[in-house]
Amino acid sequence: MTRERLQDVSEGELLSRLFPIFGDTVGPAEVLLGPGDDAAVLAAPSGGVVLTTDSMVRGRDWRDDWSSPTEIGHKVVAQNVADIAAMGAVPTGLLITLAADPATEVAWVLALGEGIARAAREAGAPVLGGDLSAAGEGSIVVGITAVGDLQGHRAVRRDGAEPGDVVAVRGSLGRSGGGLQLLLAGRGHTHRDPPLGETGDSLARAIEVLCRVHRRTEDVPWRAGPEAAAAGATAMIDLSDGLVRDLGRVAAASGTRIELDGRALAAFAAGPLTLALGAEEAMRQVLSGGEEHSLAATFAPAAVPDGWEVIGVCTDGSGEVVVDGQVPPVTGWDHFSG
Ligand SMILES: Nc1ncnc2c1ncn2[C@@H]1O[C@H](COP(=O)(O)OP(=O)(O)OP(=O)(O)O)[C@@H](O)[C@H]1O
Ligand SMILES: Cc1ncc(C[n+]2csc(CCOP(=O)(O)O)c2C)c(N)n1
Ligand SMILES: [Mg+2]
Repeated sequence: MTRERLQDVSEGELLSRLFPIFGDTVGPAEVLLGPGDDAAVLAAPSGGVVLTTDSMVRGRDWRDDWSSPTEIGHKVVAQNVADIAAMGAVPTGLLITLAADPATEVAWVLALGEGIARAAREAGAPVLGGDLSAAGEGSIVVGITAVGDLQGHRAVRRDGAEPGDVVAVRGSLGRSGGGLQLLLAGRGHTHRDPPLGETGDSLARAIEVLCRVHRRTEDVPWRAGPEAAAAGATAMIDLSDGLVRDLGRVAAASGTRIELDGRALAAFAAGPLTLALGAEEAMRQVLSGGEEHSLAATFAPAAVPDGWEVIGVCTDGSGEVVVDGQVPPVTGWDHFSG
């Protein structure tokens, strides 16, 4: 059987097959006009619109031998929604850009659409439209632009942390980075491996969980962003490039020092991460693993909402992040310098 390729179908044909996939993401009354016209029309209930964009590139941000198109679609939406949540906003819409080699299988693109639609439904963010373009041989770039609404809250920026605030995390740390390490080491669980289900020992299950988190990004605490804003968070960020690097951005923007508590962080390294990678590498991933997309925020000590784990405090300083008083020997992710 010869597989249908993008070069075998017209743009219009591909779109007519993608729209039904996104159709049931368009529910909210705020969508005045969805995909199909020159642009979508979204009501802006609170008057402030939050906008972000983030893309994934084949071979750089995913590998086809590790990740399925559905997982990639889920992950690229999750990354964007985490940025909306990190401002204290709720996601209200998504625009999708796809630039792909014409030899790409149509089935691959539709499966990507399924993953996008799944994450869109989870986040309550309708797919409003997008753009298609051809790319060079072997190239695929998937870009998402996400729109969010502050629902009357002020935006929670990176520069509002004050000495005396506590630093708290909502969600996991190091799991995605741990999964990447396992995949790079050839010990990972890929989309081609059968799911373990109830079978498998605890090590195999730990490896499966970490790799699945890396491949599709799971459990992004989307709703916790607006909750933190309502609770008076003074600064917030989503963790994309590693805890220490991203908190360094908060510390630098706010003009504070962030002092993290190694014991509190060790609790995040326990469980699957330590089982799969050993205690030392598990802690390294907690401090520097990328693509976790959990939220980190600063609060007045009495204002930390339920579900957030306090991991440190802000003190007088100018952008340093220390763990138990020491500058940790880790960096984080950088697209260009590694
Ligand atoms: N090409 C660009 N042109 C203009 N502004 C950009 C460009 N790339 C990034 N920015 C802006 O720089 C800031 C940091 O971008 P970045 O992509 O690192 O976002 P982030 O939230 O730090 O990371 P992530 O998207 O991984 O959560 C954002 O405000 C973003 O809009
Ligand atoms: C094949 C492959 N190699 C490496 C990585 C790791 N990686 C890519 S982007 C990123 C940080 C966040 O980026 P952004 O700031 O754009 O959200 C990380 C840790 C991967 N996912 N796939
Ligand atoms: Mg971010």
